[in-house]
Amino acid sequence: MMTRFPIEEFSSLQTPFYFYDLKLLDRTLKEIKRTARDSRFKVHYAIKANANPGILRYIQAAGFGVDCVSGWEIETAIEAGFRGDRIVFAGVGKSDNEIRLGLEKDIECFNVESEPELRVISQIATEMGKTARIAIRVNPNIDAHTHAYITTGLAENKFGINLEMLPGMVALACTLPNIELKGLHFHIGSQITENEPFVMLCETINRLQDEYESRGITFSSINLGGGLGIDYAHPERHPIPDFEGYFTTFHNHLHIRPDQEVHFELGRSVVAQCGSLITRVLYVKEGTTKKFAIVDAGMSDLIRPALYNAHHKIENITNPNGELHHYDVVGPICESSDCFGQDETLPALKRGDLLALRSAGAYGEIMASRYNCRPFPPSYFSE
Ligand SMILES: Cc1ncc(COP(=O)(O)O)c(C=O)c1O
Ligand SMILES: N[C@@H](CCCC[NH3+])C(=O)O
Repeated sequence: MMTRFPIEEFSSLQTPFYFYDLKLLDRTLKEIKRTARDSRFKVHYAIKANANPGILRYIQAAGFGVDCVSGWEIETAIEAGFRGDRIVFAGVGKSDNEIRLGLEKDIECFNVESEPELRVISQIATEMGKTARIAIRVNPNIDAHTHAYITTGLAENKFGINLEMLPGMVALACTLPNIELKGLHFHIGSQITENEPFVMLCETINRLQDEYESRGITFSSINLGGGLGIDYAHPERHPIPDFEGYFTTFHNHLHIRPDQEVHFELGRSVVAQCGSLITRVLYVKEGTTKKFAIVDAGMSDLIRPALYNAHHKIENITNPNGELHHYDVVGPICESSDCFGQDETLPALKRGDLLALRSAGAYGEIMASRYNCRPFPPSYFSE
C-alpha cells in the first residue's frame, strides 16, 4: 500500500508541512489489533511520538490506552478522549503537580523510576486520600543495539532502577501508604530492529517473576515498553511494521501468568510510516565539488537527521522520473547539521519541486521547534 501524494492540492499550499496518510494509519491500527490477539495484551500508544489531534482521534477510537511522560501529555490525551484509567505515566522527573494531576485523573499506573519518586507519590497520594497504582521501572541492562541516544535499558542510562536495587524497591512499595504495587515496567530503547534484545528481555523477566513468586510476591501487570523499529530505507516496501513477529516473540518467550496483563507502549511503529514532511526546493546551488538542493524545511521542522544522524528517504514527488543527479539536500537554518541527506541520488531537481521526507510521522512534528523564529509546520491529512 503506497502513500499517494495529491500533488495538485499540494501546489497551492504553503510549505513545509506534514502530510498524514490516514488510510495507512487505519490499516496499521487494524494490524496491531489483529496481531496482539492474546487477550492479556494491552497496547498503550506512546503519545510522545505524535500528539497531533487528528492522529490521536484515530488511535483513541481504535481502543488503545496511552503512555504519557508528562502532565501535558496526560492533559492532551484526556482532551483527545482517552480515559484516565487507560493512561500509564512514566518519566524520571515527574513534578509534584504532574503527580497530583495523575492522581486526580485516577490514572491506570505510575511507572516509578526511583526510590525518592516512590516516596513522593506515596506522600502526595496520602495527602489527597487516593491510592496510586504503580509499576516499578526496571533497567534490565540489555543492549538494544540501537542509536546510543535512544537506548534506555543499559545500567548507565538514567531510566528506571538497576536490578540490584529492585528487592529494596519492592519491599518499600509493599509498605508505603497509599501505594498499590501492580507490576514491573521495562523499556529497553527505540527503533529496535532485531528480535534478540526482546528475547533477552523476556528471559530477564521470567527469571525475576520466578524469583519473586518463590517469595510470595506476584505481579498483576508486566509492561514491556515500546521499541519496535520501522524500515526507514523502504517505507513503501514495509509501510506496516512486523507486528506479527513482535507480538509472537513475547507470546513465545514470556512466561505470562494466567490473569496477568501484558502492556506494550508502542510509539514509532504506530505512526512513523503514515507521515511525511513535504518541502519545496528553493534553490539548486552549484558548489565546486557538489550540488546543493536548498529546501524550505529545516531541522526546526524535522530534527532527527541533525540529532541522531537519522536518514529519512527523500522523494521528488513533482518529477519522480527525471534523470538522476546527486545532491546534498539542506535546509535554510544557520547550522551545518541542518542537512537531510548528503550525496542523495534524486531525479533532477529544480526550483519549486516538492520533496517528501518519508517516515516522518513519529518524532517529527512533535519535536519541531521555533529555532530561527520559524513557525511550527502545519499538518494536512489524506481523505
Ligand atoms: C517509556 C517509554 N515507553 C515507550 C516509548 C515508545 O517507544 P517507541 O516509539 O520506540 O515504540 C518510549 C520511547 O522510547 C519510552 O521512553
Ligand atoms: N525521539 C527519538 C526516540 C526517543 C524516544 C523516546 N524515548 C527518535 O526520534 O527516534
